[in-house]
Amino acid sequence: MKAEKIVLRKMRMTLKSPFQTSFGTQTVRDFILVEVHTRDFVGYGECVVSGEPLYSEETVETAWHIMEDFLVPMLFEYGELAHPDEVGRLFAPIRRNNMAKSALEGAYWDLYAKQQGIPLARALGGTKDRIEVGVSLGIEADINDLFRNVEKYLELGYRRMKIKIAPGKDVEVIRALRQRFGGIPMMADANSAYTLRDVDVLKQLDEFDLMMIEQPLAHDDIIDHAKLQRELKTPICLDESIHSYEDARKAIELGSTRIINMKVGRVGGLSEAKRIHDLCVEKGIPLWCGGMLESGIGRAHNIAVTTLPNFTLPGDTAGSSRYWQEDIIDPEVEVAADGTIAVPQAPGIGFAPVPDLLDKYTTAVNVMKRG
Ligand SMILES: O=C(O)CCC(=O)C1=CC=C[C@@H](O)[C@@H]1C(=O)O
Ligand SMILES: [Mg+2]
Repeated sequence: MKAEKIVLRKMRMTLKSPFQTSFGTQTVRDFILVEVHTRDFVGYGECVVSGEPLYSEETVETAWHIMEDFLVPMLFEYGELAHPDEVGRLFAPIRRNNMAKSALEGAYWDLYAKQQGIPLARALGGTKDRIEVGVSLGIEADINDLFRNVEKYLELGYRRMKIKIAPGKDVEVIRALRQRFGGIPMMADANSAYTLRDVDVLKQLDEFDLMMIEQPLAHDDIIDHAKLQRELKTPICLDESIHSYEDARKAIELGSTRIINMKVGRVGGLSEAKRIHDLCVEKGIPLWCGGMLESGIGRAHNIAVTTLPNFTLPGDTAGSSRYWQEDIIDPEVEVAADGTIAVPQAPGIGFAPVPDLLDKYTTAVNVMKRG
């Protein structure tokens, strides 16, 4: 695979409804799409940054700079790649900036699968032809709106409900949901809104038989999560704390996490995600695929990675209509009535961007050519 042209697109898509978490409310998604053009194929990747550095340190502007000024020139200079695993090794001297790295590496995985004439899922070693999915539901001012959202997605067949919590919007919200919906598969995501001083509040959540509590403590911690896990019955699931295979190895060794939310962009790409997957098989740590409110391109990559065997819990890969009036891909991602998504059998990511819609939501383009 030798890139002749790499296209960076700043994208802005408006969410159907605001998405509130413990660290803010999103109404639009600002992100980046990348296209890697070789002589025969085009590979697509999504950079899952936001406009503001609230989930991680990366933003549209930092990723644009790192790709434009470092990663793309490195790819042009390197020339012919035989396998996408080489991309991560090439980018290794660049510190962090995982979402920027992941977008370009994901495009090379798409290219590789297209070149082999196989679905990306198979190229990754995936073993499933359908994946089970859940949905992530934001914080609502009026709990009746949250009830309506849970009802809606239960009726649509989604396999588990992820409920955003924050101090003051936690125990009573989960209690009310249990009273109304009984023992449905349910988890909570705190997005680092608590500290060890809140251990008594978090212990109260133990009575509700949640599947897990996601990232209760600081985004860059594994020590305090290990202390907290010793106090809780409910499994802790780490998201923001896990940026690499090494982070996962240390967190598992310390007992900081019993489940991992895998986000391909957060860990720097599909090759690293596969390494973490294999570590979790060895350590008996189940995985599920998180989301970053992706467009259909990022959603396609998430579907493929979820076909790896140790993704045993429903993830956040909802259908395109969860967030978008219209997605930029054809066909859109659909969730069947049984809460599953069919894994595309076409070569590559299995979804094609719609040119007119790409242009409609593009706010800036940089076409970079070799030479
Ligand atoms: O539906 C999705 O894409 C998942 C949305 C979601 O829960 C999150 C997206 C991005 C950051 C966080 O707010 C949160 C998460 O922590 O998983
Ligand atoms: Mg999370």
